[in-house]
Amino acid sequence: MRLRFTKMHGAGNDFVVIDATREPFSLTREQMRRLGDRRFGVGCDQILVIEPGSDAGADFRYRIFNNTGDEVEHCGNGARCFVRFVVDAALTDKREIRVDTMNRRLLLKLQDDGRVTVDMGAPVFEHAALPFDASGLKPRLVNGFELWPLDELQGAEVAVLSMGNPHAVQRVDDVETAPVLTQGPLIERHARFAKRVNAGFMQVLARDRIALRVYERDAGETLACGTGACAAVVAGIRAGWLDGAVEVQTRGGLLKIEWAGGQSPVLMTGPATKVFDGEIAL
Ligand SMILES: N[C@H](CCC[C@H](N)C(=O)O)C(=O)O
Repeated sequence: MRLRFTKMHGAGNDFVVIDATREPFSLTREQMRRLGDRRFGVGCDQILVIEPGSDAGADFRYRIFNNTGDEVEHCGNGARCFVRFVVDAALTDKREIRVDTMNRRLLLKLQDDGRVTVDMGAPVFEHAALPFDASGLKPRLVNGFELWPLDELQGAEVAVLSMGNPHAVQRVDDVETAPVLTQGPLIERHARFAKRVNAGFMQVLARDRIALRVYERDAGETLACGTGACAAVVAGIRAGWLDGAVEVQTRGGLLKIEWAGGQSPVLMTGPATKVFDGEIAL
């Protein structure tokens, strides 16, 4: 089959975007793996599929597949690229768009400067939401917030929370020397995370600035992770290390994350860039 797609990135986290608003999405897992392969296909971290909204409350539905073909719950950088795509493709004349993901309804706003602000919804700390098996573990409380020692990870302690997708975030002294590529996969596949997990490594630079690297579930280390940035800032605020508005320095660019605590939504603002349109035989 011939597939038309648009290649995009949000702070270097890159995507193949497919418009399935006119005909249903029908790629097989194998076709998605090939599409996502950086040598045998187009190459991307995630595949984003745009579908019509399922009810009057949502303008669109947007599905996210890691480049392994696994469908996942949320993608923050992808949400910004989704807005850029539907506006540029004239699929909507709105600039404030409601979109459904697998388990959240998001409100997205295209700013006049071209950046996109996403209401990412509230963080969820219940372990069942990740899921995370904490049995037999004793957390260390920092500012009343639980940090969990992960057994054999040389004393690494992680904050665990969901932004719709699961995250395990730890504070490190220096992201450049942090064991992202060695410890990241061990956390990603740790037995205590039955659905695996995105592993974040956060360096606190100031109360309003962090550096972040994320070893993503399935995709490995990406240049930026939007939900990972949200999870890291929420954990840093709960631990008392950060204030309510934080600039997140990722290897692919800057994201701004704001959270007022409690059940309030996490707001993420950042870039969304189209690289090229293409067509591929799959
Ligand atoms: N790898 C993630 C999905 C993509 C998240 C990331 N690209 C973002 O911007 O939030 C997961 O399996 O939960």
